[in-house]
Amino acid sequence: MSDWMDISQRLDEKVAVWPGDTPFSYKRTWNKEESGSVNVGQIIMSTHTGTHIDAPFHFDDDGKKVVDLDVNLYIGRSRVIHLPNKSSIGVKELSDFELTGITRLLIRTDAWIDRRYFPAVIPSIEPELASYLSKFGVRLIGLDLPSVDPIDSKELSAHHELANHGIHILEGLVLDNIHPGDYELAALPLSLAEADGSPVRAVVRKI
Ligand SMILES: Nc1ccccc1C(=O)C[C@H](N)C(=O)O
Ligand SMILES: [Zn+2]
Ligand SMILES: [Zn+2]
Repeated sequence: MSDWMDISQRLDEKVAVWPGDTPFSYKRTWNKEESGSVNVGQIIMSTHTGTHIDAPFHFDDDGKKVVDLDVNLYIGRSRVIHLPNKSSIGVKELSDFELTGITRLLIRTDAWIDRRYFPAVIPSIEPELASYLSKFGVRLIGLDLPSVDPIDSKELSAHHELANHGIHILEGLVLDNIHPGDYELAALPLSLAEADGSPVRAVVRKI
């Protein structure tokens, strides 16, 4: 059986965060000398840092929080498709792909070229894609981008339309070395009771 491959961004102080959002920090609050036994750390970060999932509460005050999300969404069979050089991704861009029976769809755009910097412009998901994908049974969409909507969007139409069609969102994947095809995916959020999003360690294994 093939090995699991890490498709997550590394979390350190260099990780690119949403403009104006909390920078990532890890700091040791106790060292072994101070505690007498152990090193203990503290992390401070935005819930939308690096590779992460959005809970509906991120864009809907009445939406589900992270702890309420079904873990089954984030583990299981997924399909990776490659869509480079697109300014937006809609029904037209996906029309050549067979999606029947696909629950989890990961889209490799290659559009976030230098992950050290937050991108100014990204290809966005067209809101109309949500109903198209839901007809095939898609429940999770993942992208190698920090958002499914344009960076300057305030309406977040794609976020809302995906949620309205029962499709959950995984953002900030690293798919540079992942060829199109079918994989097992694991990208579990933490059991954060109040949160609007959660970092995940995302991994895939070729089926
Ligand atoms: N962190 C932010 C701070 C301010 C405004 C938006 C964001 C976002 O994270 C939006 C993005 N669509 C996201 O879900 O990751
Ligand atoms: Zn997010
Ligand atoms: Zn988002």
